[in-house]
Amino acid sequence: MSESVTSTEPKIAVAGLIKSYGDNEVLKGIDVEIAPGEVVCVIGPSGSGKSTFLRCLNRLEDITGGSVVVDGVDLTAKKVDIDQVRQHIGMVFQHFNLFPHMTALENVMLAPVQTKKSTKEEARENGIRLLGQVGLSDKTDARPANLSGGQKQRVAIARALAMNPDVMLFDEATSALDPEMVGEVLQVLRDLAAGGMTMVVVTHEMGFAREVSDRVIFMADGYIVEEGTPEEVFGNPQQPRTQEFLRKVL
Ligand SMILES: Nc1ncnc2c1ncn2[C@@H]1O[C@H](COP(=O)(O)OP(=O)(O)OP(=O)(O)O)[C@@H](O)[C@H]1O
Repeated sequence: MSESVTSTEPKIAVAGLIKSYGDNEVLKGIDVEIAPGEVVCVIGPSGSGKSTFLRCLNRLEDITGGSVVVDGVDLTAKKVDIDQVRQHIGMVFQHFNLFPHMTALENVMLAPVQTKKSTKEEARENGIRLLGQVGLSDKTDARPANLSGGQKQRVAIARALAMNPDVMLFDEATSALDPEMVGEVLQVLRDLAAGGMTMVVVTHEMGFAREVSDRVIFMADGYIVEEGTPEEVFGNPQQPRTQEFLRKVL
């Protein structure tokens, strides 16, 4: 569990968030505040809106109603420079989407160089450091085809970290991995959490959510049904929907 939940100003403040696809209201009014350094795991049944919620946090989805404020910037405001905001919010998906023709290091260097955040030399130095941080010092020159799923996902995490984000969003980052590779990726997330990164993690890994979260959010049918510490949500769930879900997955 992270130990750096100190400031009272929320890093992320979500109020009355609604997201619809046509007539299908997928998020039906989400209110949540996330503190700097807080690690929040979002759990819930398939189709409950977890990924959609996460994607609204960096406006990969247009927001139908309500507001999402990150570091005091309202992402729904007309004049917001969303590319600028996204530079502070790293996202890691289930599928890694690495460029196949580039080495691991080149994949990690790309965004900082393209956005002129770093010179090529700075990006290279930082990329080597980050690949070391995720345990891939010996794979800097490997292309994705020569990496395992877990290694590819760790490159994807290093790539997100290369923009020096202060929030990281993980959307089922281990769901596409063979079971023996899940642990190595979760360890990278554990290390980030321990380092004080603000993290929102959509996951089906209940053991991980229980161990690493400051707070667990249980979503169903587009609502936050229940939230609390891992001890509260896993140890003593109050809502029948939560109890039913946990009975099935634990
Ligand atoms: N681009 C889209 N267009 C239309 N409907 C969508 C779109 N993305 C998601 N949905 C719908 O929104 C609902 C919530 O999907 P979402 O992926 O957020 O759920 P989830 O809780 O993350 O599920 P899972 O655990 O299976 O990934 C689903 O009914 C889905 O069909």
